[in-house]
Amino acid sequence: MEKAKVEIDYNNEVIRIRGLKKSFEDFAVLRGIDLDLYQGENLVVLGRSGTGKSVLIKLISGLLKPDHGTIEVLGQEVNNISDKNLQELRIRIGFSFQNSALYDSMTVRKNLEFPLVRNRKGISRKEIDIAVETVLEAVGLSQTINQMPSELSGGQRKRIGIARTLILNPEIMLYDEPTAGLDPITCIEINDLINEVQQRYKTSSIIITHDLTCAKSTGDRIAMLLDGQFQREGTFEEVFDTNDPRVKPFFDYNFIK
Ligand SMILES: Nc1ncnc2c1ncn2[C@@H]1O[C@H](COP(=O)(O)OP(=O)(O)OP(=O)(O)O)[C@@H](O)[C@H]1O
Repeated sequence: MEKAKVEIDYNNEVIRIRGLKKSFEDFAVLRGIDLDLYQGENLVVLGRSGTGKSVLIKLISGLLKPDHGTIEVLGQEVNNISDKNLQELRIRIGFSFQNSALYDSMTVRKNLEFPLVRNRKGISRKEIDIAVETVLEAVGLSQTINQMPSELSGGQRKRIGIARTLILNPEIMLYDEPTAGLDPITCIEINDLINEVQQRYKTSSIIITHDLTCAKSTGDRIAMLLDGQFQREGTFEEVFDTNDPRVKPFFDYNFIK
């Protein structure tokens, strides 16, 4: 499906990273990163295995501390706030991880209720039911409400994982390799869903992927992590309009040139 036009507010940075450095022992993974995510934007982060994409997500969510630099998320410096404020900030971020990690012993309904009951004290039964039904409809899986995760396909589990994140109405979505391990048709469905989420929930998202079809169909902007820094950034066409030997094989492999 062609990506519909979205409104991006380039005056409003929901994530603002400056001079970010992170090393493990003597291995410098991130070597001075600047990055902005604008309100309403889908930003794709590309990079080879081990370039530090997951480390970047952990730094943004405050799970790791940087050696140097600042990370502002929704106007707050994640390394300079109380644990309570960090916890509240994290609720405003939706994480979609590679293994959707649904609770196998709970139905789809119970899986979706779980974050609501935990994070929205005092929510009524009726509000929970409406929220579950709305989010299931948004991911196109209303019919699975009473099923167990084991009865779902990989693509459906991925969708329910995304629904479980959306149920808290996050302002930012962080997708870590959303199409990994899925067949090409399901990949297209997940790409379309990422775009639908952007439209419907007005989220700003970082999408970490190796999958250039995913990058091309979801990304309003692409940032490529090379040697610990974002060295190429722009539209898909701009990023890949190069003979740089660190970049070209990425494209050639994905599109069989
Ligand atoms: N807690 C840690 N302790 C030591 N080294 C770490 C730690 N976390 C990550 N690293 C190292 O940092 C580097 C970047 O890891 P990261 O998981 O961010 O890569 P990635 O770009 O997400 O790779 P992939 O695409 O394979 O998931 C790797 O060399 C990894 O071994």
